[in-house]
Amino acid sequence: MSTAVILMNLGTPAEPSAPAVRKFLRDFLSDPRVVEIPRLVWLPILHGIILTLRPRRIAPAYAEIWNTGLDGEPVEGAPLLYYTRRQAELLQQHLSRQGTNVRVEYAMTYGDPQLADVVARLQREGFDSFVVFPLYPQYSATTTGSIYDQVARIYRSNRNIPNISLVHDYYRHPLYVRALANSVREHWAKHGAAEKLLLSFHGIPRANVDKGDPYYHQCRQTAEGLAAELGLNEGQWQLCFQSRFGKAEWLQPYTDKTLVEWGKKGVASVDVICPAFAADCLETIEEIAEENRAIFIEAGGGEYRYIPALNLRGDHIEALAGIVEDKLPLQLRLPD
Ligand SMILES: C=CC1=C(C)c2cc3[nH]c(cc4nc(cc5[nH]c(cc1n2)c(C)c5CCC(=O)O)C(CCC(=O)O)=C4C)c(C)c3C=C
Ligand SMILES: [Fe+2]
Ligand SMILES: [Fe+2]
Repeated sequence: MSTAVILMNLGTPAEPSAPAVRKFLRDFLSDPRVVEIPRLVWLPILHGIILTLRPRRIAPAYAEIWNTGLDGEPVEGAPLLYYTRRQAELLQQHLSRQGTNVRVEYAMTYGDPQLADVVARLQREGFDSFVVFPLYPQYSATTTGSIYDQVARIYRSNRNIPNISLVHDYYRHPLYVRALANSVREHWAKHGAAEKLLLSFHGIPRANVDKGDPYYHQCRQTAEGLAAELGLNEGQWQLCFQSRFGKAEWLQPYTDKTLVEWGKKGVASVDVICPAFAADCLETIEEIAEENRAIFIEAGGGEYRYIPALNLRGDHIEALAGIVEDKLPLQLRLPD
């Protein structure tokens, strides 16, 4: 049996132009897993308003992060794609070094490279067993669920269905929580610990959770696990949700509103970490490290420091390797 691991993340526009952003948003926001509003109501709004206005507004934000990660760090093209590709390369090296005979590749839910194309290419090369690994520590139907849909489509279009296993979530995996904790401790060692640690997760509509999406519960578990690992007491940290989209209520408390409240109260310093993002991207570099910094300071807050995503950290790659190992066919697993 030849096994390949496919790391997956959301996807990003092919270039920082309005037409490329429009194409990306069209694919992404047409997915009924992402926006659950009935198609008859949603598609006219999407094609009439959102795909007309949003690409022009968002393309300049993409242009700012293109070829540039956090603090001007050079990356090739879109940070999300760059980090995912490098994560796959580093995970390949890590697994090969420890003698685990697998190929590591990557794919994106929206845009290129597409999961179906990567699987078809690997099947032509003789791979017959796959571990699909969504880089979303917390399961949500809006993210991980879409990847499961794509795997189901691969099943439907194949006579000789490959052996595919999927990572469902890893929100409380000890190696993941430890890597987060290490990144916070290293940040504290460099800059000192701020008065508050804000744990900002990407939001989803509140109604999704009311209908049974376990995302909120898993975010809480990650946040509590990290706070416990860091020895923080209740007043020292706060769980929040960012990137609200549209008019409906999303998970609360909202990150931006919390920062305004803290600014008004005169909080002297805040560290912000985004544990739901395996890689820095538009939502962390532009929204959290820049926009929300301005929001906090304008409201009267003091120092604001963003703690980078786990990106290419060695302990992150080790965590990914540990999570993959549990999904490998038995004959490929290392003895305990
Ligand atoms: C419209 C609803 C959205 C839901 C639900 C949603 C869930 C969700 N998203 C991520 C991670 C990422 N989101 C990214 C970009 C992004 N997300 C939305 C909307 C929803 N996300 C939009 C419209 C966009 C595009 C940017 C914009 O127009 O504001 C990204 C990629 C960023 C990049 O660098 O390209 C990621 C990653 C999670 C984890 C999540 C639910 C748990
Ligand atoms: Fe999103
Ligand atoms: Fe955003």
